[in-house]
This record gives sequence, structure tokens and C-alpha cells, in this order.
Amino acid sequence: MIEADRLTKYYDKHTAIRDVSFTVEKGEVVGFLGPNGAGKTTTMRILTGCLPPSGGTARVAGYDILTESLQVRRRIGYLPENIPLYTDMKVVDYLTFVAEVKGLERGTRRQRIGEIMEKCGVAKVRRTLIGALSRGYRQRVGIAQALLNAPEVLILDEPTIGLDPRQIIEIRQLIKELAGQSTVILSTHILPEVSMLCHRVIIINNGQIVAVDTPENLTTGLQSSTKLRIRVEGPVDQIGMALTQLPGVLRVVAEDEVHETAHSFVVESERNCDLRREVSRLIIERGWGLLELRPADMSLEEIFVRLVTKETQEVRA
Ligand SMILES: Nc1ncnc2c1ncn2[C@@H]1O[C@H](COP(=O)(O)OP(=O)(O)OP(=O)(O)O)[C@@H](O)[C@H]1O
Repeated sequence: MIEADRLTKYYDKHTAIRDVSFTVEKGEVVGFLGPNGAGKTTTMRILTGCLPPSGGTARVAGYDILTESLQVRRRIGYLPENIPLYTDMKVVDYLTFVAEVKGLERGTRRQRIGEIMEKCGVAKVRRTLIGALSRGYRQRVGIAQALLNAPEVLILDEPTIGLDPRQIIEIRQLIKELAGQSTVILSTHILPEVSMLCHRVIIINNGQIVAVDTPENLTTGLQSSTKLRIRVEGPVDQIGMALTQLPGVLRVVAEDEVHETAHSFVVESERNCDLRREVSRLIIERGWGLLELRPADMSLEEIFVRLVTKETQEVRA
């Protein structure tokens, strides 16, 4: 559905993105993740046909962004980072205006606007001035305008930025519902958002792609060991010693614990070596209290920092 082929963009002498290539399959939700200034917005704007690349090209829904940009724009819904909403227009009037600009058929326009307002949860504020809406509702109006032309591809630039926690949950729910219907690319700094919403993640740093994979593969693939976090009631030294002696254990780290009788440990073993049974058996046989036992995988945050730091160091070297 989307094929980016060595996209490059210079702003004067500054390279915003360089040789960015990736594909997105129909129906996929792909997260674009990267620190500030990484090149996310630039890439997204190029894909929407709003910004010409300095090099490379892309195909969206089968059309070339350079030579068939009108066809591309017809098939794309775009939520920019700063939505250019008209604050002195009522929601329904604004959506009618966008529907006209997008060339929606006059006969079905009203019905379509009604459906979209219901879907995006703005029907009850249809007659409110956009300027009087909360940020969460404005974001919904922004998503509604992006959806009006039933786009095959939806591009959402930081859809939850600046929203309060309740609004964030609502917008994420809305994106999840859209996922089955459109192909979605969304950019974010928020890592849990990626795990929650996206089938795949594209990590971009300094204008270049540093990783493309599923959130699960990213978190397991870069791990050199398997970690278990446990909380146990009993004598800390004896527990630590017994765990260290279990076959397959590489390292045991006792963590600070405010409780006097319960102690937390991270037990590290070879990659893909699952010691949950052995650890729980040991603790129960010794008569200690097993309060908690769970995998302590590397978080997406840790993966992200590792990839981005590694890349930055390599660039500097
Ligand atoms: N119009 C412009 N003129 C000059 N430089 C620009 C312009 N737009 C972006 N840049 C630069 O290009 C680089 C990539 O910017 P871009 O906005 O694509 O990053 P981003 O990943 O979307 O960042 P953020 O998360 O902060 O929105 C940055 O170094 C930025 O300063």
C-alpha cells in the first residue's frame, strides 16, 4: 500500500532525511518513532504529496507521489501535527467545507459527514464553534476531516500530543477502530502507544531508519539474555546464593526493597532459557514465600534508547 524508496530531503544544506525506504502492507498500522527532529514529519508530509522530496520517490495506493500526486492525495487522509482548523467555524460547517474541498459527491455529502461525526464522537458538538472545543475534541475534528474521503491510507502526525490521559485513551480507541478499515501510519514519541496500536515500528533517528520490526521482535531480538523478576520472603543472602547456584543462571541482582521481609531479585539466564519452573520449585522447596515471578523483558524504551544511542555514536565515530 505504501512503498517509500530512498526518500531524501534537504532543507538548504541540512539533510532532514536520507535514503528512507520502507513498505507498509494494506491494513497495517505502522508506528513512526523517533526523537525530536528525527525526520518523522518530513517523511509523512512527503508521503501525503504536500512536500516534494529532494531525492527518491514513493508509491501510495499504487500511485507515484511525484507524477500522480492528485491520485495520491485523493486516497490519503492526513492529520498534521498542527491542525489548521478554522476556530470561528462550527464543527459541522467546517466538515462540510472540507468535504467540498475534497470533492465529495453532493448527494451523499451530508450523510457521510453525519457518519464521520458519529464515528469520531463529535456529533454532540456539531454546532459548537471549533475555537470553543477542548484540545481532545479538536483532535477528533482533525481526525474526522482526515477520514471524510474514506481514505485508503491514514497518516496521523502525533495524534495524541498535548491531550490529557482520558483523551489519550479515547483517541487511541478511535485509532484502533480505524485500524481494520485503513492502512495507518502514525508518528509518536510515546513508546507504549506503539506497543498498543501498531503492528510494526519504524524507528528513525537523524533522518535515517535504524530499525523496522514488530514491537515484540524488537523487544526480544535485541536482548542478549532472559530476565526474571521475583519477589521472595526469606533470608536475602541465602535466597541470592541459592538462585545463583541454579543451573543456567548467569547472574542474580538483588534490588533495593523497602519491605524488611520481602526481597526482589532479577535472575538473568541465557537468551531463550526459561527458568520459571526451576526458580519457583527452588523457592517453594526451601519454604520461602514466592510473592511474585514475572519476565523482566527489556522495555521498548530501553530498546529505543539503545538503538538511537548506538546510531548516534556510530555517526560520531
Ligand atoms: N521547513 C524547514 N526548514 C528547515 N529545516 C527544517 C524544516 N522542517 C524541518 N526541518 C529540520 O529537518 C529535521 C527533521 O524535522 P522533522 O520535523 O521532520 O522531524 P520530526 O521527527 O517530525 O520531529 P518532531 O518530533 O520534533 O516533530 C529537523 O532537523 C528540522 O529542524
